[in-house]
Amino acid sequence: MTYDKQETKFRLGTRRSPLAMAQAEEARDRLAAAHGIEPAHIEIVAVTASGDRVQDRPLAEIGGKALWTRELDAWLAAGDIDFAVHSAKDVETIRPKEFAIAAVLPREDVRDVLIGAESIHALPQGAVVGTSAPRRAAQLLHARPDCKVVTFRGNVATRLAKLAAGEVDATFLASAGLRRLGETGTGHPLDENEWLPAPGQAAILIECRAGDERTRRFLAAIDHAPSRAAVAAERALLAALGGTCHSPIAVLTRIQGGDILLRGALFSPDGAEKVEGECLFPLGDSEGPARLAADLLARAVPAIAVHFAGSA
Ligand SMILES: NCc1[nH]cc(CCC(=O)O)c1CC(=O)O
Repeated sequence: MTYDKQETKFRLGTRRSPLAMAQAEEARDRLAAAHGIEPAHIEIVAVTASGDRVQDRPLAEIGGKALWTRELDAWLAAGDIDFAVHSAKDVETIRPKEFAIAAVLPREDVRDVLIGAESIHALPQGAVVGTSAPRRAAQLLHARPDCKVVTFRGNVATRLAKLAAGEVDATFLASAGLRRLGETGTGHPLDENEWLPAPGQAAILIECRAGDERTRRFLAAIDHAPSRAAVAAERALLAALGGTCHSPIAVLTRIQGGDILLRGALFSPDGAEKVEGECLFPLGDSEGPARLAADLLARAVPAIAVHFAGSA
């Protein structure tokens, strides 16, 4: 052991939503098990993030993914917490240099779940579907141009309540979020080969200060290498594309032995245009995602390319 089991406490920072709390507890329990310490040794410190305060407008309009991490970033930089536990999907591609991704937990089910219909094709003609994710909106309209997309935010429980109240005919949630909240029976999972997930979906990412060797060693014990490789590839693809939370991008990663198969699809926001491609490269080849990005951008029509700064 590289730290004093009895004396040293770690402070874990998280958002306060029920899903974020469930993820924080999972990280804490994995750390306690890996190090043979009491869970109480890791103190959970919860914050209401800016992204949770504004519920009536799409995240892309009010400041993007940074609103999920702003408060925790400040606490981490100031040393008020030792590490922060995030949904990988919610963490900006470009992060402050003083932070490092110290661990990625074993990835959950990457699929989206459709709630309100059995499949995309089973949605009634002209169905009203609630989502604020550009990827879900564009992917839906690509398959079903007759549907109407309306802005839909809030945590998992809020969205389910809005659906139950009849505000929309259907909505999407990540299977991973539902499972982590113990809601396994809700909705219909969509085949991940036909309906691609978001970069980082279903993965939990833990950041600490890059120079904090003690915490880095502590967190390394629960790092899951295949999940880390997949998340790194997806984040690298997004970075090479110059994508933001405005960019309709979907991605699916498979680790096959020593190789990564990375599939990506870019859309125009109205779903009319789509470009898709894949790239197979050895684990550790950091150029693979950039090759796929270049291929996609080379084939993207302007209505797609305009949403990706990497095209410049
Ligand atoms: N943008 C919100 C968000 N961030 C992570 C998840 C779910 C869990 C995950 O994908 O890891 C969700 C909710 C959703 O998309 O249903």
